[in-house]
Amino acid sequence: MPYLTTPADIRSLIAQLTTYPILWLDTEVADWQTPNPKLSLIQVLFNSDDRTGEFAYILDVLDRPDLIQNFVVEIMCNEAIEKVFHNAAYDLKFLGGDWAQNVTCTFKIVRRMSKRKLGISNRKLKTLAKELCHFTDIDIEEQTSDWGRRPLSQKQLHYARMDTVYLAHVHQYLLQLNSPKPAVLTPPDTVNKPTANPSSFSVTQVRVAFECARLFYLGHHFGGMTMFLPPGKVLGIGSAFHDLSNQFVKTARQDAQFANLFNSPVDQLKVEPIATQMQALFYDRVFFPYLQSVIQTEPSRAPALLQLWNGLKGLIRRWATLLVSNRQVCSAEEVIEKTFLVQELSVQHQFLLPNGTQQQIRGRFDSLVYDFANHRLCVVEYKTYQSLDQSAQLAQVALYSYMLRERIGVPIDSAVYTALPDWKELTFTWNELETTVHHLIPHKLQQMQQWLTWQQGQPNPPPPAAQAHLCDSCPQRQKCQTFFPDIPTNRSVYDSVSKPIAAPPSTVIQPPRQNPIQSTKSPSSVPEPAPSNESDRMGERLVETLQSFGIETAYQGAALAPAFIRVKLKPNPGVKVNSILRLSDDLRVQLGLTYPPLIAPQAGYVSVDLPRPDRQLATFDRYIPLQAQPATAPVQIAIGVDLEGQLVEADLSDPNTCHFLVGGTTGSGKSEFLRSLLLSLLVRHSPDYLKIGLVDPKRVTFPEFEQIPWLYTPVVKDSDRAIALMNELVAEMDRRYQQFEQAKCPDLATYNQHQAPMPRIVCIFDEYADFMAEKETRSALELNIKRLGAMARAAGIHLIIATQRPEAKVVTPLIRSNLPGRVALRTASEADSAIILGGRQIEAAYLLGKGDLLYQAGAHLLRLQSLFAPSMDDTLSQLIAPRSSS
Ligand SMILES: Nc1ncnc2c1ncn2[C@@H]1O[C@H](COP(=O)(O)OP(=O)(O)OP(=O)(O)O)[C@@H](O)[C@H]1O
Repeated sequence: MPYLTTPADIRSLIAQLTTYPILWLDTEVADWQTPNPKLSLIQVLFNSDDRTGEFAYILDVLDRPDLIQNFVVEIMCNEAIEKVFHNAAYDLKFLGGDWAQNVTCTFKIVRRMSKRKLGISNRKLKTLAKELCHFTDIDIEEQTSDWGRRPLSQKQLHYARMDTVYLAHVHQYLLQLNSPKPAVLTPPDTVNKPTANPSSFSVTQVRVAFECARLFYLGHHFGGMTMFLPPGKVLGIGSAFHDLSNQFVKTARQDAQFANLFNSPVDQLKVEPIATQMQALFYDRVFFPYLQSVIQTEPSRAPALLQLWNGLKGLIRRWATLLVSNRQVCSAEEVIEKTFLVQELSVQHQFLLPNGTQQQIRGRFDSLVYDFANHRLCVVEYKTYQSLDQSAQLAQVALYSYMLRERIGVPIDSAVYTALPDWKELTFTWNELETTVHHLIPHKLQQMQQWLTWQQGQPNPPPPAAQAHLCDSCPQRQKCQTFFPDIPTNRSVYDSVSKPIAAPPSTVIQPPRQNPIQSTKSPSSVPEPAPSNESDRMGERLVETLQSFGIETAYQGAALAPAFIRVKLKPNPGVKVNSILRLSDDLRVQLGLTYPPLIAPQAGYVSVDLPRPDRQLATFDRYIPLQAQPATAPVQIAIGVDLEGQLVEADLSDPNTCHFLVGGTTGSGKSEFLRSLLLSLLVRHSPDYLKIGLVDPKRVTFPEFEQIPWLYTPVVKDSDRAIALMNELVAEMDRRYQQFEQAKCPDLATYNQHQAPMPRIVCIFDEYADFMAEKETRSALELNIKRLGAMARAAGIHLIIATQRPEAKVVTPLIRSNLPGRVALRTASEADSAIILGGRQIEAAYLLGKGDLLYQAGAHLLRLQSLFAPSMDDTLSQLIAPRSSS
């Protein structure tokens, strides 16, 4: 419901409205009880199917005679446009009087008809809407509102727009009653005679239909709220996020101070300071005055608005990033204009349905921006809350992109920006969206048409929400339960809903249990509970989604890992595994996943890993007890917990896992992984038999370990000391080999059985890339890593090299070939994943972060959840205390 307040926006809308053949109109008047009433608002609707006011525009023309004049000239005097009012004589007093052409008055139409025959109690618009068109929840409170005061409340705006909605429906009803062929036309008495093939659906209706067919049905026939209310919803925000986001763009365009922020040379522009300054400017210019006015009129809304401010700051930071990037190719004066192309653009498209009929969709999206670096347009939707059903949200933005693309012929990405509970952006590229629209939307539109023809008492009603939890937040729950009482409440919600999904990149993830060559299971491992009904529901939904892409599979059960659910699917005979693998991006879009799910062929089935809504921690204490082991015990490091709830460890004496390369982007859980790995060594091996070297250039990964008695040398933080440490390790290796030779032992394990044990040395080298920038450091480190990698295992010296940026120039082939064990946490790109895991294994780019990892054990790739040690300090003090007191 756009509420237009600036002259430019109002004039631009008036120009757009001249292309419509019919408009439903209403006005609100200020000081109407005085001798000098003045026009306050003009409300306009151009889509008669709208039951919620989504397509209604409100033009604020208070004290703007120039704009009223413009409206009169362009619209009221335009004979080509039919203007429908309920009480035209009154509205025309303010809108052109006798100059107005082609005006229809519904009050006059009703006056010609008998009240008894119509079954109405009076001829007021709201009565007609209620008694003829079955609208409920009609607000009459605001009828006597003060329309001269500003700002207007959300309630007032809702009231104003709904009058045009009632008007359009009443008008359509009367037209059909008076039609010469009433039997063919369907009156909007939709409870008993539902409308089939409505002339147009809105994009929002399509989204609602994806979320819940019943809510779509109820909303279409009876009106009322169709937005699921997120739990913990902050009250008092209304459309403020949307309005303020639009206002930001307008202000940035008009106020030269915003453009001035981009005056510095391009290479000196920094996102953070620009974001901060834009936030401050917007706060002063718009947000603070708005807040002040709210505090004066509705103080109870202020806390909610302050919470919203955090979301707005996130949005402004996002815009700062885009503007700084675009500034590479635009001047400071142009960059804002060329980035924010359009606000509030209406689009429509005629879709061809599988049954050969057509269906029109109309909608209006919030903003269109241009990203010069990627040469891409992007449709942006502002939403106050994160959607409870992201796949439906995606269907909505995909539709906008698709319809606009049909109009202008270039690929268009989409983004949804939400303010609460925290700022969040979801972006989708055109490639990800295109298939969604092609495959799913026509099918869904056909279903929507069929659902609307259903009548009470008939079999096959519209199905309930695909995600059962949505019912808890449904705004029409009660009405739904009384209207669809025939459906047992415990029936599978997937019985007849075809919800779309998408699929993963090609991958070779092997069954997790098959290769214990290097991996051993801890006897203390804790099995996860059996898959729940929720897993089965997710599995069934996946099957249905694949079905909507024409891919038939059978659900064969699911396994629960701490972070994800592995759904097992058996492709039907004739269905190629590749056809499922190829749907990775579509599954991401349809299931609303942050990343495409990992899909892999397994022995006898295809596995699809979906993130668990109730993700679990794999806490360190639960899997590894404090238990000292003898000097000769194998030295194992904890890698993570597998699908069967068992701890997978790697034996450092094994040639395949004696040295490790670990990669993971920020937030992947790399630091926690290294810390729990280290702790798994300390809890089992005394400092007499184990020494630890730590390299921590960022000084944030190992602060708790600075004083531990296991340290081979103090924690290393700079490149000179790192080179020195590696030199020392090489020298130690050489020394050990000499000792082995004298003792005639081939390796440390044999040596320790016969001689006073030598400790194993494990060197954990974090942020290795930080040292690779300088050529000399790089050569020195590389050379030593090569020597240690090739020979140190037998000498009981092991390297664990970790990096956030596993780029080819950092992790050179020389290093890779000497570090056989690989762990990839979530990587920043597919290329980074391939560098860590080797070959074409790009899957780590789609992991969930926070310790979700891929462990390459020989030829097998295991997906594990790394251990999390929240009470690291306690564990360390327990380990150290007995030693220091003894
Ligand atoms: N195994 C895990 N289980 C649960 N949460 C985890 C796990 N590992 C990490 N996390 C959480 O993920 C977040 C990022 O973890 P961590 O700091 O280890 O990431 P990182 O890859 O080192 O990134 P950065 O370099 O930004 O610190 C933290 O909030 C951490 O608590």
